[in-house]
Amino acid sequence: MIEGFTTMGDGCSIAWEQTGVEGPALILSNSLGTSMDMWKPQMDVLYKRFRVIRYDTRGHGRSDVPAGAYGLDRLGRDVLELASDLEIERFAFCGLSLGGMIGQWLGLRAPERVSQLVIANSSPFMGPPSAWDARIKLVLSNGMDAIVEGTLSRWFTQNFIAEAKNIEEIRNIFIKTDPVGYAGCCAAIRDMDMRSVLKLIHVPTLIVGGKYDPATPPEHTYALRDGIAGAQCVMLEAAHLANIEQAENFTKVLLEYFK
Ligand SMILES: O=C(O)CCC(=O)CC(=O)O
Repeated sequence: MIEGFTTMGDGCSIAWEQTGVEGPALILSNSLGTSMDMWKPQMDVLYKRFRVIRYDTRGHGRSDVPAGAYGLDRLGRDVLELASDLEIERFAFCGLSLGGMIGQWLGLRAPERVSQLVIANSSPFMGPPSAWDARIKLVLSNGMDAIVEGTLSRWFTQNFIAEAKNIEEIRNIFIKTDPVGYAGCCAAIRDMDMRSVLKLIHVPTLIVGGKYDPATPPEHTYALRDGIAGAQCVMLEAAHLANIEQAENFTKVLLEYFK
């Protein structure tokens, strides 16, 4: 495993880790309020098949936290600049929720760089903008603690919360996220609307949804499936963080798709 930081064109430092240097490149992109650590359940399997690069989206983990609103365009360019810095011309990409929105941007804006896309628990539009403004205001004034319980109840089903051993670890990742970085990414989601341009994505794509996901519910999954020509779709028995709640099945789905 090697890890490092890459400075983006605007000066923002992005933290990354590369595991399993043989094989085709696969970039993993985290959801809002998590970090590259969210992919832990997949790593043991994926690194045997791929050169896996996971990174902390700006504002998260060990990446820099620029002040102000971020945009999907900047978040997408972070992936391209990171890949170029690691001398990766073409890569497979898997992103969950916000990561999946970045995946949509890559499919639209940089199809020549992306061999296959997996868009998990995501959405082409997560309105209304006023809800994001309220969330930004709350987190900037009261911190991550103010929203952690509500967030966990969207991320996982009650059964999973009652039984899982890694809830505290995940809660800690969320609590440690800088509210400024969280708010910056909330603004990127607030301002994103890919509904009318999904049809312009021609990269081979798999959409993964969570049957019990209240954040990006099945109808959002189906909107992505129906909007992206030829997209395949799998629905898992999970809430929002399906790669954690249904870790084994999620990994299996990835391996099957990337075969
Ligand atoms: O998880 C994301 O990347 C964005 C969607 C979201 O806000 C999930 C949540 O409800 O916390």
